Amino acid sequence: MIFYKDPSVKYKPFENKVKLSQRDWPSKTITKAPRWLATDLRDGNQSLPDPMTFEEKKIMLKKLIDIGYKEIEVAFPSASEVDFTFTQYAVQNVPRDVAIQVLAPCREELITKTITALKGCHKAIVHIYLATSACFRHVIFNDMTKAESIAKAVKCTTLVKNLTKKFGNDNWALEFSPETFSDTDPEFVVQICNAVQEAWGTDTSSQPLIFNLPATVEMSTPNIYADQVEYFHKTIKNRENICISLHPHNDRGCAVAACELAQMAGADRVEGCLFGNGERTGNVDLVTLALNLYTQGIMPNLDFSDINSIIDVVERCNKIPIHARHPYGGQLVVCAFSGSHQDAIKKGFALYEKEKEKTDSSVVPWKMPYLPLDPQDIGRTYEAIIRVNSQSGKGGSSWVILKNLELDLPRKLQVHFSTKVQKETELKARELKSNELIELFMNTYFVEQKKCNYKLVDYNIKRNNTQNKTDLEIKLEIHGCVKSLKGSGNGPISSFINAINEEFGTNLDVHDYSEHSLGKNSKSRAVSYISMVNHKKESNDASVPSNIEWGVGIHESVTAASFWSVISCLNSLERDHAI
Ligand SMILES: CC(=O)SCCNC(=O)CCNC(=O)[C@H](O)C(C)(C)COP(=O)(O)OP(=O)(O)OC[C@H]1O[C@@H](n2cnc3c(N)ncnc32)[C@H](O)[C@@H]1OP(=O)(O)O
Ligand SMILES: CC(C)C(=O)C(=O)O
Ligand SMILES: [Mg+2]
Repeated sequence: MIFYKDPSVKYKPFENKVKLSQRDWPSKTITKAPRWLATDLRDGNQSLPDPMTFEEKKIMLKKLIDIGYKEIEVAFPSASEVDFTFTQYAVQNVPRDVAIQVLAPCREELITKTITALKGCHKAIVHIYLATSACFRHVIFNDMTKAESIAKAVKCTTLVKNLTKKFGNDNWALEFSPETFSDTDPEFVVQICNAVQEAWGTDTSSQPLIFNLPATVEMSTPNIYADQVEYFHKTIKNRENICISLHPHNDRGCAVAACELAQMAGADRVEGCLFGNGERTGNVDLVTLALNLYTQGIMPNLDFSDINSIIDVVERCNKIPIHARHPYGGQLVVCAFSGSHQDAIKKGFALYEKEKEKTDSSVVPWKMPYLPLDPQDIGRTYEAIIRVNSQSGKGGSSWVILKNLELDLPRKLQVHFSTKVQKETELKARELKSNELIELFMNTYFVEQKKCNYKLVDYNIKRNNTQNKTDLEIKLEIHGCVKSLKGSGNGPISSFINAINEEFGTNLDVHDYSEHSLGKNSKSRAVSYISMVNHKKESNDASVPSNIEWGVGIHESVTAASFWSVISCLNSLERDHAI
C-alpha cells in the first residue's frame, strides 16, 4: 500500500469575516464600464524578469493611451532611474485628459522623491500603500499595532497633501491601498481608510480620493471578495465622495470573476494589466474584463479593434508571450478544429449572412455557436476561424475551400474530399494549413487544367430536336496528342460520357451533377461538379466506394465547365489505373 503525505494539512480554510445583514451584489448586474486604471507600467513592470527599458515604457504608454485609458500608473518613481525619469517624460507628454498615477510605499523619503518626479503634472494620482493585514503587520513590520498603522497612514497622507499643495494643483488625487485588503479585518480597513480620509480632507471634489481594495494575493473564492467590497462600500464614510477601486490578483485563477462580482458589490474603478500581466499569476486581465462587457452589449470605452497590434506591444515590452488559449487574445481562441464545432460555425455564418441581407439595420445580433465574440470586432479575420486536422469533419475542409476558392461543394463531394483530408492529416500527424488543403483539393480533382494529362481542346454540339438527342464531337488532348471523340445522348454530358465509354471501353454513368457561378460580375465563371460511377470497378472500401469518381470543372462557359468536370474524372480514372 502507498501512503501519501498530505500537504493540505498545513493550510487553513479562508475565514470570511464580513458580517453583512443583507447581501446585495448577488442580485446585481453590471450595466456600465468602470473607471479603468492600467498598471502595466508599474505592477506589470515590477513583476517582469527584465523590467521595461525607457523605450519599451514609451511604446507601452502610447499603446495604453491609444486604447483609451485615461488613468495610467506609469511608474514606481523611487524604484529606479528609469522609473523616475519616465515619470517626468509622462508628465511632459501625456494628453491633458490622461491622469498619471505613481506608487510609493508609506515611507516618507520615498513619497517625497515620488512627488518630486511628478512636478508640473497637470493631472496626477499619488498612490501610497501600507501593509494592514495581520499577517503582513506581523511578518513585515514586526507586530506593528493597528494604532501604529493608522498613525503611519495618516502621517503619509498629510505628507502627500502638503507636497501636493507645493508641487501640484487641484486635479491631483490621493489613492490609498490597504495591503492586503482582502486579508485585513474588514472593520480595520474601514477604520484606517476613514482616518486617511479625515487627514486628506473630505472636500473630495477638489481633492479626489480613491480607496483601492487590493486582493494583493487572491486567497478566497470571488464571492468573499465581493462581500468584503460590499461591506466597505456600505460602511465607509462619505461614500458618495470617494472612489472605490479594485485591484485583484489572480493567484487562484479567479481574478476576472472576483472583479466582476466586486463591481456588482459597488466598486467604481478597476486596476489591472493587459492580458493579465503582473505579480506571480498576474493582475486582473483588463482585456478580458473589457471584452466581457462588450459581449454583454456594454461599451467598455476602450478600443480593442486591432487586438493583434496590442498583443505585439505587450509581447515586445513584457517579453512574455500571450498564451494561445488566453481569453479573446490567444491565437487559438477563435479557431475551431473539431468537426462538430466547425459544422455549427459554418451553418451559423451562413444564417448570419442571410440575416444581414434580409435586414436594413446596420446591426445584426451576433448569435454564433461557439464564438462569443465576432472575431472581426477585434481585427481578426474569418479565414483563421476554421482550421483542419484529424479531428475535423467535412464542414471544416469545405469551409476552407469555400472561403479561398469560392467553391460551394455539394454535400456528397464534401464527404468524398473529407476522406482524402482525413488520410492526409493522419499521415502527416498534424494540422493541414489552408494552402495545403487547397493544393490537396486541386490535385485530387485535377482542377488546375495545365496539370492534366487529359485536356479539353474544342467541341461541337448539334441538337436534333426531332429525335430528341444531342450529337457531340469533342477534341481532347491526351498526353499531348489531340484525339477526336464522337457520341450521342440526351444532352452534352451524356453524349460525352457515351463517347468516352466507346473510346475507352469503360462503363461510366452520371451519378450526381450540380453547378453554380463563381463571382458576381458578367465575367463570372461557372463551376460544375460531377460524380460518376464506374460500373466495371468494384468497391473495396465501404465508406468511400472506389467506383465513384468526382470531377470539378471551372470555365467561363457552363457547357465547357461541365465537360471539364468529366475530364477531371478521366484524369482521376487514369491516376487510379481504371482507364
Ligand atoms: C503589492 C505591491 O505590489 S507593493 C509594490 C511593490 N513594488 C516594488 O517593491 C517595486 C519597487 N521597489 C523598490 O525598488 C524597492 O523595494 C524600494 C526602493 C521601494 C525600497 O528598497 P529598499 O529600501 O532597499 O527596501 P527593501 O525593498 O529591501 O524592503 C522594504 C523595506 O521597507 C520597509 N517598509 C515597507 N513599507 C514601509 C513603511 N510603510 N514604513 C516603513 N518601512 C516600510 C520594509 O519593512 C523593509 O524594511 P527593512 O529592510 O528594514 O526590513
Ligand atoms: C500596491 C498595491 C495596490 C498592490 O499592487 C497590491 O496590493 O497588489
Ligand atoms: Mg498588485
